[in-house]
Amino acid sequence: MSINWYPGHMKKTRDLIEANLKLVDIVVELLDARIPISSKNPQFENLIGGKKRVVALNKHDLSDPVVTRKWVTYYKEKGIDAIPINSLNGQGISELLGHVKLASAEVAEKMKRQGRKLRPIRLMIIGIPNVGKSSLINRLAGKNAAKAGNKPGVTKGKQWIRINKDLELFDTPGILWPKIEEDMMGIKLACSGAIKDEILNIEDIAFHLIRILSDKYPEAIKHRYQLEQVEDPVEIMEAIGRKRGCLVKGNQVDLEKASRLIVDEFRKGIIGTISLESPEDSGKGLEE
Ligand SMILES: Nc1nc2c(ncn2[C@@H]2O[C@H](COP(=O)(O)OP(=O)(O)OP(=O)(O)O)[C@@H](O)[C@H]2O)c(=O)[nH]1
Repeated sequence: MSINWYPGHMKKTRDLIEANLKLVDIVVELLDARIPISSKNPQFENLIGGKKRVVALNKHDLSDPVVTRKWVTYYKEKGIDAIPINSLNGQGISELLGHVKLASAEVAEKMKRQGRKLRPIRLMIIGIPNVGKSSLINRLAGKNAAKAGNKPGVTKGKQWIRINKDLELFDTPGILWPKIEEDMMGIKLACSGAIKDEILNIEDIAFHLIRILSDKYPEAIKHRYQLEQVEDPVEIMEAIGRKRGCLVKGNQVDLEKASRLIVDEFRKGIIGTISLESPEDSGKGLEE
Protein backbone atom coordinates (compact mmCIF):
# COMPACT_ATOMS: atom_id res chain seq x y z
CA MET A 1 0.00 0.00 0.00
CA SER A 2 1.57 3.30 -0.97
CA ILE A 3 0.71 6.07 1.38
CA ASN A 4 2.76 9.21 1.32
CA TRP A 5 3.57 10.00 4.93
CA TYR A 6 5.98 12.80 3.93
CA PRO A 7 9.29 11.07 4.76
CA GLY A 8 11.11 14.34 5.60
CA HIS A 9 8.48 15.28 8.15
CA MET A 10 8.51 11.78 9.63
CA LYS A 11 12.25 11.84 10.09
CA LYS A 12 12.15 15.27 11.73
CA THR A 13 9.45 14.14 14.13
CA ARG A 14 11.29 10.93 14.96
CA ASP A 15 14.48 12.90 15.64
CA LEU A 16 12.48 15.20 17.91
CA ILE A 17 11.07 12.26 19.84
CA GLU A 18 14.55 10.80 20.17
CA ALA A 19 15.97 14.07 21.47
CA ASN A 20 13.17 14.54 23.98
CA LEU A 21 13.23 10.90 25.05
CA LYS A 22 16.62 11.55 26.61
CA LEU A 23 14.82 13.63 29.22
CA VAL A 24 12.08 11.10 29.84
CA ASP A 25 11.93 8.16 32.28
CA ILE A 26 8.67 6.47 31.32
CA VAL A 27 6.83 6.26 28.02
CA VAL A 28 3.10 5.68 27.61
CA GLU A 29 2.58 3.86 24.33
CA LEU A 30 -0.91 4.84 23.26
CA LEU A 31 -2.69 2.28 21.08
CA ASP A 32 -6.20 2.15 19.65
CA ALA A 33 -8.00 -0.58 21.63
CA ARG A 34 -9.91 -1.61 18.47
CA ILE A 35 -6.69 -2.21 16.48
CA PRO A 36 -3.72 -2.77 18.82
CA ILE A 37 -1.71 -4.44 16.05
CA SER A 38 -2.20 -1.89 13.28
CA SER A 39 -1.90 1.14 15.58
CA LYS A 40 1.46 -0.03 16.85
CA ASN A 41 4.61 1.36 15.31
CA PRO A 42 7.25 -1.39 15.11
CA GLN A 43 10.07 1.16 15.45
CA PHE A 44 8.75 2.12 18.86
CA GLU A 45 10.70 -0.64 20.59
CA ASN A 46 14.01 0.52 19.14
CA LEU A 47 13.22 4.13 19.80
CA ILE A 48 12.50 3.79 23.50
CA GLY A 49 15.36 1.37 24.13
CA GLY A 50 15.46 0.20 27.74
CA LYS A 51 13.05 2.83 29.08
CA LYS A 52 10.08 1.81 31.16
CA ARG A 53 6.90 1.61 29.13
CA VAL A 54 3.20 1.34 29.93
CA VAL A 55 0.65 0.56 27.21
CA ALA A 56 -2.66 2.44 27.20
CA LEU A 57 -5.46 0.97 25.09
CA ASN A 58 -7.42 4.09 24.24
CA LYS A 59 -10.96 4.45 22.89
CA HIS A 60 -11.91 1.53 25.06
CA ASP A 61 -15.50 2.79 24.95
CA LEU A 62 -15.59 1.83 21.24
CA SER A 63 -13.85 -1.55 21.53
CA ASP A 64 -15.24 -4.99 22.37
CA PRO A 65 -14.67 -5.34 26.15
CA VAL A 66 -14.12 -9.11 25.88
CA VAL A 67 -11.40 -8.71 23.25
CA THR A 68 -9.81 -5.81 25.11
CA ARG A 69 -9.52 -8.00 28.22
CA LYS A 70 -7.70 -10.56 26.05
CA TRP A 71 -5.26 -7.83 25.01
CA VAL A 72 -4.61 -6.94 28.63
CA THR A 73 -3.83 -10.62 29.34
CA TYR A 74 -1.72 -10.84 26.20
CA TYR A 75 0.43 -7.93 27.34
CA LYS A 76 0.57 -9.15 30.92
CA GLU A 77 2.06 -12.43 29.70
CA LYS A 78 4.77 -10.36 28.01
CA GLY A 79 5.45 -8.59 31.30
CA ILE A 80 3.90 -5.33 30.10
CA ASP A 81 1.11 -3.43 31.85
CA ALA A 82 -1.70 -2.56 29.43
CA ILE A 83 -4.60 -0.46 30.66
CA PRO A 84 -7.86 0.14 28.76
CA ILE A 85 -8.74 3.82 28.92
CA ASN A 86 -11.21 6.36 27.63
CA SER A 87 -9.46 9.69 27.32
CA LEU A 88 -12.71 11.51 26.77
CA ASN A 89 -14.50 10.61 29.99
CA GLY A 90 -11.47 9.66 32.08
CA GLN A 91 -12.34 5.99 32.54
CA GLY A 92 -9.21 3.96 33.38
CA ILE A 93 -7.06 7.07 33.85
CA SER A 94 -6.53 6.60 37.58
CA GLU A 95 -5.57 2.97 36.95
CA LEU A 96 -3.13 4.15 34.29
CA LEU A 97 -1.65 6.60 36.75
CA GLY A 98 -1.40 3.79 39.32
CA HIS A 99 0.68 1.73 36.90
CA VAL A 100 2.80 4.76 36.03
CA LYS A 101 3.36 5.27 39.76
CA LEU A 102 4.56 1.67 40.14
CA ALA A 103 6.89 2.09 37.19
CA SER A 104 8.08 5.42 38.65
CA ALA A 105 9.00 3.74 41.91
CA GLU A 106 11.28 1.38 40.00
CA VAL A 107 12.87 4.28 38.12
CA ALA A 108 13.36 6.25 41.36
CA GLU A 109 14.92 3.19 42.99
CA LYS A 110 17.37 2.93 40.10
CA MET A 111 18.27 6.63 40.41
CA LYS A 112 18.91 6.09 44.10
CA ARG A 113 21.11 3.07 43.45
CA GLN A 114 23.12 5.10 40.95
CA GLY A 115 23.55 7.80 43.58
CA ARG A 116 21.63 10.34 41.51
CA LYS A 117 19.61 13.13 43.04
CA LEU A 118 15.90 12.30 43.17
CA ARG A 119 13.67 14.44 40.98
CA PRO A 120 10.11 14.06 39.67
CA ILE A 121 9.73 11.21 37.18
CA ARG A 122 9.13 12.39 33.62
CA LEU A 123 6.55 10.92 31.33
CA MET A 124 5.97 11.15 27.59
CA ILE A 125 3.04 9.93 25.49
CA ILE A 126 3.72 8.43 22.08
CA GLY A 127 1.27 7.21 19.46
CA ILE A 128 0.11 7.36 15.86
CA PRO A 129 -2.01 10.24 14.51
CA ASN A 130 -5.55 10.54 15.87
CA VAL A 131 -5.11 7.84 18.52
CA GLY A 132 -5.98 10.35 21.26
CA LYS A 133 -2.63 11.70 22.47
CA SER A 134 -3.82 15.28 23.02
CA SER A 135 -7.03 14.08 24.69
CA LEU A 136 -4.98 11.96 27.11
CA ILE A 137 -2.58 14.81 27.87
CA ASN A 138 -5.52 17.12 28.59
CA ARG A 139 -7.10 14.48 30.77
CA LEU A 140 -3.91 13.84 32.74
CA ALA A 141 -3.05 17.49 33.02
CA GLY A 142 -6.47 18.49 34.31
CA LYS A 143 -7.58 22.09 34.50
CA ASN A 144 -5.30 23.15 37.27
CA ALA A 145 -2.11 21.45 36.19
CA ALA A 146 0.80 23.76 36.78
CA LYS A 147 3.43 24.23 34.13
CA ALA A 148 6.61 22.82 35.59
CA GLY A 149 8.91 25.05 33.55
CA ASN A 150 11.31 24.58 30.69
CA LYS A 151 14.06 22.05 30.85
CA PRO A 152 17.40 22.72 29.25
CA GLY A 153 17.94 21.03 25.95
CA VAL A 154 14.26 20.92 25.06
CA THR A 155 12.96 22.91 22.11
CA LYS A 156 12.06 26.34 23.35
CA GLY A 157 8.48 26.61 24.51
CA LYS A 158 8.17 22.96 25.38
CA GLN A 159 6.81 22.56 28.85
CA TRP A 160 6.55 20.00 31.53
CA ILE A 161 3.22 19.74 33.25
CA ARG A 162 3.29 18.71 36.87
CA ILE A 163 0.78 15.91 37.47
CA ASN A 164 1.71 15.52 41.14
CA LYS A 165 4.79 16.12 43.24
CA ASP A 166 6.49 13.00 41.87
CA LEU A 167 5.42 13.10 38.24
CA GLU A 168 5.82 15.45 35.29
CA LEU A 169 4.35 15.09 31.82
CA PHE A 170 5.92 16.35 28.61
CA ASP A 171 3.20 18.51 27.08
CA THR A 172 3.97 17.63 23.46
CA PRO A 173 3.20 14.07 22.47
CA GLY A 174 5.40 12.07 20.15
CA ILE A 175 3.76 11.24 16.84
CA LEU A 176 4.82 8.04 15.17
CA TRP A 177 3.37 7.00 11.87
CA PRO A 178 1.96 3.53 11.56
CA LYS A 179 3.94 1.12 9.45
CA ILE A 180 1.61 -0.49 7.01
CA GLU A 181 2.99 -3.93 6.36
CA GLU A 182 -0.09 -5.29 4.67
CA ASP A 183 -3.07 -3.74 2.95
CA MET A 184 -5.50 -4.76 5.68
CA MET A 185 -3.56 -2.71 8.21
CA GLY A 186 -4.17 0.37 6.07
CA ILE A 187 -7.86 -0.46 5.85
CA LYS A 188 -8.18 -0.92 9.61
CA LEU A 189 -6.30 2.31 10.28
CA ALA A 190 -8.65 4.09 7.90
CA CYS A 191 -11.65 2.55 9.72
CA SER A 192 -10.28 3.91 12.99
CA GLY A 193 -9.79 7.37 11.51
CA ALA A 194 -5.99 7.34 11.65
CA ILE A 195 -5.67 7.74 7.87
CA LYS A 196 -7.53 10.44 5.99
CA ASP A 197 -10.43 9.11 3.93
CA GLU A 198 -9.12 10.76 0.76
CA ILE A 199 -6.03 8.53 0.83
CA LEU A 200 -7.94 5.30 0.41
CA ASN A 201 -11.10 4.57 -1.50
CA ILE A 202 -14.06 4.86 0.87
CA GLU A 203 -15.86 1.98 -0.85
CA ASP A 204 -12.82 -0.25 -0.31
CA ILE A 205 -12.72 0.74 3.35
CA ALA A 206 -16.43 0.02 3.84
CA PHE A 207 -16.24 -3.23 1.87
CA HIS A 208 -13.48 -4.65 4.08
CA LEU A 209 -15.09 -3.28 7.23
CA ILE A 210 -18.35 -5.05 6.35
CA ARG A 211 -16.38 -8.19 5.47
CA ILE A 212 -14.72 -8.22 8.90
CA LEU A 213 -17.93 -7.33 10.72
CA SER A 214 -20.00 -9.99 8.99
CA ASP A 215 -17.37 -12.50 10.04
CA LYS A 216 -16.71 -11.33 13.62
CA TYR A 217 -19.88 -9.44 14.57
CA PRO A 218 -22.72 -10.63 12.28
CA GLU A 219 -25.36 -9.98 14.94
CA ALA A 220 -24.26 -6.38 15.36
CA ILE A 221 -24.81 -5.49 11.69
CA LYS A 222 -28.01 -7.54 11.48
CA HIS A 223 -29.34 -5.66 14.45
CA ARG A 224 -28.16 -2.19 13.48
CA TYR A 225 -29.41 -2.37 9.89
CA GLN A 226 -32.31 -4.77 10.39
CA LEU A 227 -30.91 -7.34 7.98
CA GLU A 228 -32.08 -10.93 7.79
CA GLN A 229 -28.80 -12.34 6.59
CA VAL A 230 -25.25 -11.13 6.20
CA GLU A 231 -23.22 -13.06 3.68
CA ASP A 232 -21.97 -11.18 0.65
CA PRO A 233 -20.33 -7.84 1.62
CA VAL A 234 -21.49 -5.99 -1.50
CA GLU A 235 -25.05 -7.21 -1.01
CA ILE A 236 -24.90 -6.07 2.60
CA MET A 237 -23.64 -2.63 1.53
CA GLU A 238 -26.41 -2.35 -1.04
CA ALA A 239 -29.05 -3.45 1.44
CA ILE A 240 -27.84 -0.88 3.95
CA GLY A 241 -27.76 1.83 1.26
CA ARG A 242 -31.31 1.02 0.21
CA LYS A 243 -32.63 0.95 3.76
CA ARG A 244 -30.97 4.23 4.59
CA GLY A 245 -31.99 6.06 1.45
CA CYS A 246 -28.52 6.30 -0.12
CA LEU A 247 -29.90 6.30 -3.65
CA VAL A 248 -29.14 7.89 -6.99
CA LYS A 249 -31.33 8.35 -10.05
CA GLY A 250 -33.24 5.27 -11.12
CA ASN A 251 -33.41 3.94 -7.58
CA GLN A 252 -29.81 2.72 -7.75
CA VAL A 253 -27.85 2.45 -4.53
CA ASP A 254 -25.22 5.15 -4.14
CA LEU A 255 -22.45 2.89 -2.83
CA GLU A 256 -20.15 5.78 -2.02
CA LYS A 257 -22.75 7.42 0.17
CA ALA A 258 -23.63 4.09 1.80
CA SER A 259 -19.92 3.46 2.43
CA ARG A 260 -19.49 6.81 4.18
CA LEU A 261 -22.48 6.09 6.36
CA ILE A 262 -21.19 2.65 7.36
CA VAL A 263 -17.66 3.85 8.16
CA ASP A 264 -18.98 6.87 10.03
CA GLU A 265 -21.30 4.75 12.16
CA PHE A 266 -18.48 2.33 12.93
CA ARG A 267 -16.19 5.17 14.03
CA LYS A 268 -18.84 6.57 16.33
CA GLY A 269 -19.48 3.15 17.88
CA ILE A 270 -23.09 3.17 16.65
CA ILE A 271 -22.80 -0.33 15.15
CA GLY A 272 -21.60 -1.60 18.53
CA THR A 273 -18.48 -1.95 20.63
CA ILE A 274 -16.21 -3.66 18.15
CA SER A 275 -12.58 -4.76 17.97
CA LEU A 276 -11.11 -5.39 14.55
CA GLU A 277 -8.03 -7.16 15.93
CA SER A 278 -7.66 -9.70 18.68
CA PRO A 279 -4.57 -11.48 20.02
CA GLU A 280 -5.68 -14.66 18.23
CA ASP A 281 -5.27 -12.95 14.87
CA SER A 282 -2.09 -13.67 12.94
CA GLY A 283 1.12 -12.86 14.77
CA LYS A 284 1.97 -10.09 12.32
CA GLY A 285 2.95 -6.85 13.96
CA LEU A 286 2.63 -8.31 17.44
CA GLU A 287 5.19 -8.03 20.16
CA GLU A 288 8.43 -9.88 19.57
N1 LIG B 1 -14.63 7.60 21.67
C1 LIG B 1 -13.42 8.08 22.00
N2 LIG B 1 -12.86 9.05 21.26
C2 LIG B 1 -11.65 9.51 21.62
C3 LIG B 1 -10.96 9.01 22.76
N3 LIG B 1 -9.78 9.67 22.85
C4 LIG B 1 -9.75 10.55 21.82
N4 LIG B 1 -10.88 10.45 21.08
C5 LIG B 1 -11.22 11.21 19.86
O1 LIG B 1 -10.27 10.86 18.86
C6 LIG B 1 -9.97 11.99 18.04
C7 LIG B 1 -8.47 12.25 18.06
O2 LIG B 1 -8.08 12.65 19.37
P1 LIG B 1 -6.77 13.54 19.62
O3 LIG B 1 -6.60 13.65 21.09
O4 LIG B 1 -6.85 14.81 18.83
O5 LIG B 1 -5.68 12.60 18.97
P2 LIG B 1 -4.13 12.89 18.70
O6 LIG B 1 -3.46 11.58 18.84
O7 LIG B 1 -3.64 14.00 19.56
O8 LIG B 1 -4.19 13.32 17.17
P3 LIG B 1 -3.05 14.02 16.24
O9 LIG B 1 -2.93 15.44 16.72
O10 LIG B 1 -3.64 13.89 14.85
O11 LIG B 1 -1.79 13.24 16.34
C8 LIG B 1 -10.79 13.15 18.59
O12 LIG B 1 -11.98 13.24 17.83
C9 LIG B 1 -11.10 12.72 20.02
O13 LIG B 1 -12.30 13.28 20.49
C10 LIG B 1 -11.58 7.97 23.52
O14 LIG B 1 -11.05 7.43 24.53
N5 LIG B 1 -12.82 7.55 23.09
